[in-house]
Amino acid sequence: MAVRYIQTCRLPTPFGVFDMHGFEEPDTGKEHVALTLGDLDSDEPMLARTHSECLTGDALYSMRCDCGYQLEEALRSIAREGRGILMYLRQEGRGIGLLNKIRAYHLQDQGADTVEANERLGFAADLRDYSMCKDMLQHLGIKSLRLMTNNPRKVKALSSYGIAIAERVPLHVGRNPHNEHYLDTKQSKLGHWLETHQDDDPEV
Ligand SMILES: Nc1nc2c(ncn2[C@@H]2O[C@H](COP(=O)(O)OP(=O)(O)OP(=O)(O)O)[C@@H](O)[C@H]2O)c(=O)[nH]1
Ligand SMILES: [Zn+2]
Repeated sequence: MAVRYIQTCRLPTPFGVFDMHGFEEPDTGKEHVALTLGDLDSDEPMLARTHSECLTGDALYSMRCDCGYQLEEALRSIAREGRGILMYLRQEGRGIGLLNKIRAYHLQDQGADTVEANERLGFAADLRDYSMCKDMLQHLGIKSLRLMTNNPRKVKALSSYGIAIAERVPLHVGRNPHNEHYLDTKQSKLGHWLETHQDDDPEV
């Protein structure tokens, strides 16, 4: 989905003072943001995270998933490096929206896994589209990424838009008794790279 740039402001966080850039999808009115830190002009590949909205994990401390932990670790890593970008994409519940995610969680409470729950509700396992990232990066003049993700579909999707991914950086945090089954299903059904040893990662 195409987006247009709206405005930039400072965003002080416990990790560092970021710049927050706002973008809008003219067709849907959906709002996305990019947080950046450090020099955007250098052509050196930039540490980056594309993070899909998860209200429960990112803001409400849910332990059902790994989202909140990954968000915090990504911001921490960018701050540690002094340079990077986090694109926060408003595609809650892998694109099905918050209320459908609650419906999916209800089915999971009764034994379905994360993929089966989506399918029972009539959705594909993952409805996300990352095409807005291309416009956001182009607007900010960022050419090449060191992408923090365990998700092969993300890497493929971004590459297919012509975004250069110089490196895939694993982001393994937040495993706990409440999300163990969810993470195992991500690995077995969605193909996430969640093994401890990533050295022989064939895709990147
Ligand atoms: N439908 C559905 N969505 C979920 C569930 N658990 C988490 N999500 C959503 O999954 C998305 C997770 O996105 P990301 O943080 O980008 O993570 P990812 O695609 O798994 O890949 P990584 O980059 O490896 O973290 C968010 O939009 C969450 O709201 C679930 O059980 N069902
Ligand atoms: Zn989550």
